[in-house]
Amino acid sequence: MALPISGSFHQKHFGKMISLNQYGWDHCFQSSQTQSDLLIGRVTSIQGFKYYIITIHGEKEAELSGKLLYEISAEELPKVGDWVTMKDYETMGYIIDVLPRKNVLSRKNPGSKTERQLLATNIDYALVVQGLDRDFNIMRLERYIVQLMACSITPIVVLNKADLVNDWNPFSSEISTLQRDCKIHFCSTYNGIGIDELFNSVLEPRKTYILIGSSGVGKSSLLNALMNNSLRAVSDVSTFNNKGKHTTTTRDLFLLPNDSIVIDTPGMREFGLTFERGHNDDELFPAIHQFAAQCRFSDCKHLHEKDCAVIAAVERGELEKQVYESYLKLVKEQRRFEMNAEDKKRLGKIAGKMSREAQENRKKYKY
Ligand SMILES: Nc1nc2c(ncn2[C@@H]2O[C@H](COP(=O)(O)OP(=O)(O)OP(=O)(O)O)[C@@H](O)[C@H]2O)c(=O)[nH]1
Ligand SMILES: [Zn+2]
Repeated sequence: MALPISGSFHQKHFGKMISLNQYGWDHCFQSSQTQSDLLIGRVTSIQGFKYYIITIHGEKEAELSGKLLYEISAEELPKVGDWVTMKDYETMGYIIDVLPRKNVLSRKNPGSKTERQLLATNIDYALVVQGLDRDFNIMRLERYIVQLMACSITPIVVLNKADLVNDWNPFSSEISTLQRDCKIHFCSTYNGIGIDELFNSVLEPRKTYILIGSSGVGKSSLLNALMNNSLRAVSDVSTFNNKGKHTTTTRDLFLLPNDSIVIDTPGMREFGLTFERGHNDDELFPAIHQFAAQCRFSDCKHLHEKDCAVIAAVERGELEKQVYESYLKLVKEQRRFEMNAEDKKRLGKIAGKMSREAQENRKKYKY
């Protein structure tokens, strides 16, 4: 596991004022700043009830204020990447509010049909990591890309373990069939190929990146390689928080030496799609979109409608069957999530109405 900010910060910046810009603060969050006695900071780590927040005065430990604890939903609670306001007392800080989010990265909560799980917030780019060993899987890659785009996050494909194959071209060709306009970057943390380029030419300062991918693809190795020498200098505190206590970190936000901000996530076995509004299918599936305009019906689902230009393109061999099938599968999955969530809401409303009526009747008839 690489070093969380909670460890590196105190070593590097003790006593100095920290610039929040360095941690991705930008004017779009500014308008929501209200009381001047509150401290603004970004959540770098959450461990149980404790929140670690980077502020201009350094890293603070905080808990939720009563208002947050009792009045807001699980999704609204602070997540790694959130900007929050807090009151800072000598022994402990209290988070007062979560500032409006630029975006959230969600996935379907594994084990639930209707719930989203928010992984992190306020993210510019995602480094979608796959290993060039048996892990490489084009369908899984597309699933990540679709969900990221639906969450308004720009995907960058990172193909790690490039030392294991001699010819990278087949991987690039396969990805190009998805016709997605996203960067592909080959690297190896094993022999260092592509790491400097990733660090110097791909990762921009003050932008927030999230590392995602299955377990074992090399996310932690990659983060370690990017943290480079500064990590080694303070590695002895890597698993200890600022009070020297051992912590088990599950998800964290890191500042790289080039001032890019990286959020690490544990390897994900499932990355189920949710239904995020604001994007239509066409935007999320450009390979389908280029033919869809010629379909006979403007609301064509490209399943078995008459004169469907998408199906015709598959038959002519102009659209890869695999890309078409992946599209159908992913759209179906998103719709299923949406329908289940709406059903649940409807049932919840009916149950609420029934219980209100029962209460009124009890009052009225005094039973
Ligand atoms: N050959 C090769 N092996 C690598 C490379 N990068 C990482 N590995 C190996 O892959 C294994 C998994 O690496 P990790 O960095 O722990 O993977 P991870 O994605 O962080 O895994 P989780 O923490 O489970 O999410 C380790 O044994 C690494 O040594 C690489 O570029 N080439
Ligand atoms: Zn069609």
